[in-house]
Amino acid sequence: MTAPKTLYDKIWDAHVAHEQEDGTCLLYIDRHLVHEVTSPQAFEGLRMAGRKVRAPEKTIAVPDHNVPTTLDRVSGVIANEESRIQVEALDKNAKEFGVNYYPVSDVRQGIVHIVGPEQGWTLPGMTVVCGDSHTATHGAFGALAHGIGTSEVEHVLATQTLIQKKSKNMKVEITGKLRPGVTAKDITLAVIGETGTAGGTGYVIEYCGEAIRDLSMEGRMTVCNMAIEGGARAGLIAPDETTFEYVKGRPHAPKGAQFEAALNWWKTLYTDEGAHFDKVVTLKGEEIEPVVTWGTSPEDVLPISAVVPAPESFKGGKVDAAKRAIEYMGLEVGQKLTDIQIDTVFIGSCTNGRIEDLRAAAAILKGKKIKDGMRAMVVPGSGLVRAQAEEEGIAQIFIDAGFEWRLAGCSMCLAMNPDQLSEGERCASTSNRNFEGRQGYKGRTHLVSPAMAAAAAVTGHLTDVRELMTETETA
Ligand SMILES: CC(C)[C@H](C(=O)O)[C@@H](O)C(=O)O
Ligand code: SF4
Repeated sequence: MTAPKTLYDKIWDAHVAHEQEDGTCLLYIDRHLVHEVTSPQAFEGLRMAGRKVRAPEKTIAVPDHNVPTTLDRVSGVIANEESRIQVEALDKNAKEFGVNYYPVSDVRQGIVHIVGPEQGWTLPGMTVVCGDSHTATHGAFGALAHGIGTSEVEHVLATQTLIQKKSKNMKVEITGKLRPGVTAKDITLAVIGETGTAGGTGYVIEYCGEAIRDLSMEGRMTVCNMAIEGGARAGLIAPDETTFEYVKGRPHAPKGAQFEAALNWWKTLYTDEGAHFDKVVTLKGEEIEPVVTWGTSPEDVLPISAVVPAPESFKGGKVDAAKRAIEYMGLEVGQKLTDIQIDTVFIGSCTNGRIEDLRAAAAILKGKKIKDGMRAMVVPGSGLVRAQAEEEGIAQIFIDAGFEWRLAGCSMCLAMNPDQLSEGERCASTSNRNFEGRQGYKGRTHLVSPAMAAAAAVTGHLTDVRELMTETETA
């Protein structure tokens, strides 16, 4: 009898084309996603060497990081010269090398990690890579998905393989049920609060437990998206009926008999009873509260009911980091998190730019107005998410509340395009990184769920979303 395997072991074993004695492997890659920031040199490398893209039909390119999100967008309004050059280079490279491409003029354009699943490129059991750390998102399908560097992008383009060593197995279990007002974003932030940003280093995480099973595909993508912020190589969730249901009928998913054949394999993609995990972390779903980050690292997470912590409450080297974070964020020790005033709200990104995220925020905003002087924007994760939200009347709820309704892109998740914080501005953001200057020079970021972002937009300060929910919603 073969030894019990984890889900990660199974996908890994199915893709190893060659293994060296030291454990270095050549891994076959099923899907290669490409965006404008990390691909120009890679394509240039191929061109110089006179090489082709090995599997253009498995390569999917879309501009997202640098594109402006205002309605007047044309390459001329791209913020800086470097950004414009990157988007134009992707246009040219995608055409020249014949890869699948969604230019800004295509309604399917959007953030690469939203477009891949939406179009059915991401499927269970696959290996998925992209020159982008948040490739972990695709792990929600039970795919082994992770970021790669620019030189690796060139390698994958040329050979459809990647040189890799296997990571260790880690299990993150969320038991029981979530309470009302608590979302996938709160789970994933709470996990990083528990493990720290280095807790997953050297591991691939499998998320499991009742609270994970209960999540929709979109919620699962939010959870896996931030695996990388916890230091892990990748995060994944075993596929189940929720997954198969989501995948079925997507433009690039298998059809008919091929779908049935694929389904037979997908159903074997779970961790065997008794398989070994090198590290296990367990959280109780009922104990997770709506959370926010107070500092400049995704691990600086606290329940919304907490206060700004004293630096001395941290251990070792983290005392100085906490002091610096409190100073950078302009906070006072002991200040209630709900007393922190917000001037900007950003709803979007590959963490929380999908239709369910927009619905969750709109449910809070319906019939309300954002606080006077607040700058609030919604940036749908793809043109299709935008169209769907317009059809459902959600876009109108945002507009009536006072939000700007934008076109798809990474936008204010990172300051690579015109959507940026000014010095000292403070943003409640549904994105995944709160590093110094991440959303603009000297801008300040508090990471939250879409519902919590909407609540802050209404009240003007960090707010427990449950206070804005009706009694039936919190029952
Ligand atoms: C620009 C890109 C390489 C980067 C990443 O790898 O994650 C970006 O997407 C980010 O979120 O910081
Ligand atoms: S939305 Fe943000 S985190 Fe996601 S790929 Fe774009 S920049 Fe990176």
